[in-house]
Amino acid sequence: MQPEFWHKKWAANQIGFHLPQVNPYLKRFWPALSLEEGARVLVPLCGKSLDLLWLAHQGHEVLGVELSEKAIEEFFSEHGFDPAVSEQGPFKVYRAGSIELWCGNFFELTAGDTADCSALYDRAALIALPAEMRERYAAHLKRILPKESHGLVITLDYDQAQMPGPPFAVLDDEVRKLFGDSWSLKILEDQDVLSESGKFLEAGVTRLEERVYRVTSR
Ligand SMILES: C[S@@+](CC[C@H](N)C(=O)[O-])C[C@H]1O[C@@H](n2cnc3c(N)ncnc32)[C@H](O)[C@@H]1O
Repeated sequence: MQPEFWHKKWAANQIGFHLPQVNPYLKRFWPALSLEEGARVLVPLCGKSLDLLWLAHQGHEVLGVELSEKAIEEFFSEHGFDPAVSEQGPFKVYRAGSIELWCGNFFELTAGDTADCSALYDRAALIALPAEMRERYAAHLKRILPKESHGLVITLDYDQAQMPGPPFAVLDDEVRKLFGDSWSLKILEDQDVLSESGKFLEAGVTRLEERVYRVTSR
């Protein structure tokens, strides 16, 4: 999945992954992470998700990273913000209130950039990437996210032979292989979501589970 793939999706407004409401799992499970007031949350591959706004409303500093400038500009304009724009290394940084969206490639984030993050929210980031990129993604995340960070990672599990991604199937075994060496993982929810997933039903997918992990970096 090269940057061009995503730029084309945004240009054509083919953003079926974008939810018109805050993710229900986020609302349900985030409070139990018991994060400190003001904790900075890293949101990789953030799109223009409403979850960013929700996290800010909970009192967090939010650091979203997104390739698409269109996504970032739409996020701020759709919520009536007039962000200040600056530069940080290869990133163009948009900031309004407690939300910073860094426009650029997640893989270019450094541990210094995320040194004051203590939380992670991954919805449709890991599962947006093909297998070999998921390995790079996990390795990079483990490198840059400070120890004792807490967060949520949401995955999809289905038979990849029945439909090509994205979103890709990321099975529990793979999550444990990718992160289990240095993060603790706990499944908070494992839900059959096939009946409400039109795209998957149309493709002939016969089983679809959404899983929510609580993660802690060690
Ligand atoms: C499936 S979408 C999910 C967006 C968001 N997390 C949500 O829940 O709506 C994946 C997003 O990641 C962005 N993206 C893909 N590769 C990226 C990369 N290497 N660095 C930063 N953003 C990336 C894409 O432009 C796209 O907006």
